[in-house]
Amino acid sequence: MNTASIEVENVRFHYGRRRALDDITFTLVSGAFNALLGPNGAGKTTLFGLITRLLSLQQGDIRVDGQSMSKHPARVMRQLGVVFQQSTLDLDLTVAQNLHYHAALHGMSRVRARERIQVELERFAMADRAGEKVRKLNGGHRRRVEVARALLHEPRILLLDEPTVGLDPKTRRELNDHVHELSHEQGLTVVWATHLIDEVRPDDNVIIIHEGRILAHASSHEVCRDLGSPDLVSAFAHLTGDVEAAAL
Ligand SMILES: Nc1ncnc2c1ncn2[C@@H]1O[C@H](COP(=O)(O)OP(=O)(O)OP(=O)(O)O)[C@@H](O)[C@H]1O
Repeated sequence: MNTASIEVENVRFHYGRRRALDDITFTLVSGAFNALLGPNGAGKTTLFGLITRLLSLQQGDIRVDGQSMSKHPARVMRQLGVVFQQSTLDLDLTVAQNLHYHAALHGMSRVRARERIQVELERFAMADRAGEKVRKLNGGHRRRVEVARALLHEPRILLLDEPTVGLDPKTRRELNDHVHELSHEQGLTVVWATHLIDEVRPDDNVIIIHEGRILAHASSHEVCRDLGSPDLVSAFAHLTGDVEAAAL
């Protein structure tokens, strides 16, 4: 059974007088890959900031499995695994040390942490790198470690903000494939923010955000069908009027 995993209701957000989000409302269905697609400045990071409580809600509400973020912040946060746009790994610690630190923050016992770290590193084919300093890893491997870390406490929702920035096309594709698999095989709800249209597959749910507003929300192929567009690049350009961003 699908349950609503994240509901964003009438969320508005301003930085001073600058409006970043304008009355955003959407509901994600759990167990699916959801792409939050918009050009730079669309409001994706602001929305992430609100969902992860880095920013305080000014108006509206966000609920995770029916629990209001403002009323039950700790319960809501336990459900979330987050990969931020900028890496937050400590470069001078080993892969395992970074993960153990995170597990400790989530109150995991040492034994449990070891088990979970092993499982997640194996999933990302990184188990043999556990003893290496993060500084020695390439960008793609660092990102894999960050996703593994975000999954340690077995969240039901994985949020990733532009996770492929700075990666070469092959590594980008691999990471995107990995996370798609996670969503399909584990029933994990994924929210993948990106400005890159080729990271969205026809079956993914896509939320197109532009200048702080939602312009479309459906599966990618439905968005194309409804607009009579041959592909998401044309649909995106049609909706946003931003041909350059669509071509990225
Ligand atoms: N700290 C801030 N102070 C003022 N304005 C901001 C701040 N952060 C973001 N903005 C503005 O809010 C709007 C939304 O920005 P946001 O970073 O959420 O977009 P984005 O889609 O994540 O883009 P990017 O991928 O470039 O971060 C933009 O107009 C941006 O200039």
